[in-house]
Amino acid sequence: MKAVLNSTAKLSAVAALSSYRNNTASAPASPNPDIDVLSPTKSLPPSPNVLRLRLNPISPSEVLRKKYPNPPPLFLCNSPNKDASRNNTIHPIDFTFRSLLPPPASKLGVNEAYQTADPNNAPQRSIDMQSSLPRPGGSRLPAPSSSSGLPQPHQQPLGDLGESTVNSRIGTFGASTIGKPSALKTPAPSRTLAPMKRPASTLDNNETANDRPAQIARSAISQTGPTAAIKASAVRTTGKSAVAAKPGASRIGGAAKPGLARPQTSMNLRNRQEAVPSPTEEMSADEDKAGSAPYQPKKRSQRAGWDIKGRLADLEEDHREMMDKLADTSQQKDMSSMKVIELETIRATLETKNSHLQSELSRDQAELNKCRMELLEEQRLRRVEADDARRQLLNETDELRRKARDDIDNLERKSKTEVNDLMTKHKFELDELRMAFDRLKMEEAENKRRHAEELSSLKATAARELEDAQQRSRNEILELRNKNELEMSTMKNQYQTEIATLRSTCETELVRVRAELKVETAAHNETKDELAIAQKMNKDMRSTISEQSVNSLNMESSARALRDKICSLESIISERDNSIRLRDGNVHDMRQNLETAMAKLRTEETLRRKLHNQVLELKGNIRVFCRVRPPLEAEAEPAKIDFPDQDEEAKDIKLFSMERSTLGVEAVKEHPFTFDKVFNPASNNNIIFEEISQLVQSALDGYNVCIFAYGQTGSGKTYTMTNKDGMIPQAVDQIFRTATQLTEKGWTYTMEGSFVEVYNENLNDLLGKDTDLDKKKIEIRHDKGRTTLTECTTIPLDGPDMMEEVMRRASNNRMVAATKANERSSRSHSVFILKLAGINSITGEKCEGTLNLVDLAGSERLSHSQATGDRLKETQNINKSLSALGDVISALGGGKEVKHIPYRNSKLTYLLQNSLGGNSKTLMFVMVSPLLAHMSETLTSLKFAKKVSQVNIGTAKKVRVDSASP
Ligand SMILES: Nc1ncnc2c1ncn2[C@@H]1O[C@H](COP(=O)(O)OP(=O)(O)OP(=O)(O)O)[C@@H](O)[C@H]1O
Repeated sequence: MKAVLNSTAKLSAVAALSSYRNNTASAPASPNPDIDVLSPTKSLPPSPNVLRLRLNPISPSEVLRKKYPNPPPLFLCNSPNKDASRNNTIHPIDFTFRSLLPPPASKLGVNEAYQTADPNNAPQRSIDMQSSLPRPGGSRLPAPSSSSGLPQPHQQPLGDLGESTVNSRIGTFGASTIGKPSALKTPAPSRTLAPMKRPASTLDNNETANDRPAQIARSAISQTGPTAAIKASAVRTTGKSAVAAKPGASRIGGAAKPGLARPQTSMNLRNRQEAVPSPTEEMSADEDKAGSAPYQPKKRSQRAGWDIKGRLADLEEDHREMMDKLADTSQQKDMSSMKVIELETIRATLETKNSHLQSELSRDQAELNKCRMELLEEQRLRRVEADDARRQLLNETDELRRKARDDIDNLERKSKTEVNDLMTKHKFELDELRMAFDRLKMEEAENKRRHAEELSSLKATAARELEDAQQRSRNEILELRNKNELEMSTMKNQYQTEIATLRSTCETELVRVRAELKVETAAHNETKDELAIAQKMNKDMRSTISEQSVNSLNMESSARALRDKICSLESIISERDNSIRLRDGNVHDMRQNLETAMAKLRTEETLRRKLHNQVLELKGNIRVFCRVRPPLEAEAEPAKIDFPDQDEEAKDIKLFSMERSTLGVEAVKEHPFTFDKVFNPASNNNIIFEEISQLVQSALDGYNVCIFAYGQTGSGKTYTMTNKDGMIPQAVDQIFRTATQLTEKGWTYTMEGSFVEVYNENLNDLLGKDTDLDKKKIEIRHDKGRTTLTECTTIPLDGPDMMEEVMRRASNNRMVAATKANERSSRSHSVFILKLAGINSITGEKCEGTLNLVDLAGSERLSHSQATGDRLKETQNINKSLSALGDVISALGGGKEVKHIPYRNSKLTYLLQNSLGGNSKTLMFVMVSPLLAHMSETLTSLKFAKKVSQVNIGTAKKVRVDSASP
């Protein structure tokens, strides 16, 4: 903006101000037509400290022409029409003065001059607002001293003051230094620089003398402008002396650093400032050019008092010089005004920018708030989502866990079925093969026998036939010969008789015939013919005989044929022999197949062991079964016990007790528990053994197995463990059965059993002599995973019958012990230890397992006050060993972090050291009495069992056998 006010206008403004101060109720009439005194607008509430003036424009063309041969386009920052501004049209300017306090006299200064740059107002006049220095002669000419009110750029460095100073200057030009410049300040500087920007006059009066750095800063501001003030502030901040603020450094266009001289907050603003040519720099150049040295009147020789003319001439000369100087000053002032206007333009631009920035800032803040709200909403949604997801995850985890459990059970069932099927199949196949083999053997023998028989019968038949044929032919020949001979003899005889007869007849007749010989000679001749015929007949007979001979020959040939037949039969027999040999080969192949099948069976047995172990591992190496015994006939009120899932998994049990609240109200309380298996009172020992048979099998497979029965006295521990169909007899029975079956697969097992009692932390041999009870000191030794007991009877078990002997001996000894201490069986732990060692003669595998079946002492807690003497000792020892057992199990569940397992805390845990923990499979029966009277003890037992079931013992390992080469 380039606005130059003529002196009249300024006077009018001053008059308006004073008038306004006197009468704030209404806008005073303007004393000058160029100035409109405006009433406070609606938006600005009436205030004695707010005055709005409208200064009519005055063309600065002359001034501009002087200063700028090519004047830049002028803008009025508050022009309503920017296009008009661009056309060099100057519009009225509104000034708003926020403070109407009169300027201090020192600031108004003597000779506060308001000069117009308007050449139309020439001759230029200086306006003495309030006072002027007395000059020699009493005239009130402006004093040519350094204290003159003439603008002294060096004392008010524009560039360094920034726009606030520009406002002050406008005040100087327009309405004196009326009011504080704060209202006209450019956009607020940064907070750190705010104190530096504050003019000295606005500083608090109540600052103490101790605020030395603040004072230094203030003085720096008043003396040198903000640059020094910044430095002074820096001094204040660092506690250094204000001496560091060198006034010289704050000169206009001097060493003042733009960064410090222009305390802008926005980068844009700074850039804008840098883009606009720095007016202060121009100013500095102008000032340098103008030579702003203060006016000094020429030194002349003192004129005599009477030399009025001379003095007048001096005065006029002085006056001229001063006027010249004044003209220069005025010129400088015009230039300064132009700079001021430029600065005002910049300020207005910056203000606009600032307002834009403010609005942007508020928009951004609103957006930020919106974002924040959105963020909060998003966070809330995310939280809700996360909660949902967590819930879903938990549900899924539960579902998965349930599924995994189901899968494990299914797998277990499946593998059990598979194993059984496999076993059955293999057994069946084996039986079939064996039967096939036997059949083949029998067939082979039968064939051989049949062939031999056939052969012999054929031979005999052939021989017989041959003999018969020969005989027949011989007989025939003989017959024929005899017949022939007979016929021949008969015929001979006949012929001889006939001949004799004939001869006699002939002789008689010879005589007669001789007579008749002649007659008869003829007849004789006839007879001769007849003889010839007979001879012929004889000949025929002979031919018949020869025919018979031929027949005989034929017979011989048939005998030969028979012989051939015999030969062919013999060849058939040899063929059959070959086929038998072939079959023998087949039998051999089948035998080999059988061997392969057996080997496969053995491999599958190993696999089955592995699978079996995996299944048990999946079930957990420590498992807890709960068994509720049925109430006995004589027993009173039963407790309410529910078995919610007996038809499905049979894992849950729910007990109901009456509990009295603190208010004395009785209510039924549910106590739900979940175990690996829950057996209701209807389950018998066989059903229960089915569930543990796999564990028993593990002992055969080379694992250490420990089965406990835990519960209060009378809950059914002994019944479960040592009854005739209890776990111990059934386990031993199964072991023998399985061991026998495994012999086919090359396994041979040796078994030996011990039975000990832990009573009052002492071990007693239940298979030893009853007289040694409580006398022998049995020591426990652990060596490379094997436990041995010194001086303890170990019985080799050759068959299940031996077990009866073992059980009988043990129960005898317990009975003897029971006579020593009442109810001792309930107050001691009995441990049956079955050691199994197996070796496979085919594969060379070896394994060693131990099966420990433990009937624990009654778990009921006897009140110490009731127990005394031996009973107290018993109770203490039972409590000690049971709690030691709990400690060992929970330490085992602690994983690798737990370095020490307190096995040695009781004899029981020390005895079972190798059968508890990572190398073993443990099963605990928690036995439950169904009686209401035992409810409290039952709950205690179930809680203990629950803790045990929550323990996760690591994977069991096979007992390492040094010489094993699996
Ligand atoms: N499942 C069952 N079916 C039938 N009767 C049972 C059953 N369980 C236990 N009993 C009977 O309950 C009574 C107590 O059982 P048992 O002696 O086995 O208890 P216990 O817990 O071993 O007691 P203790 O700690 O005194 O040895 C016995 O008479 C037993 O025959």
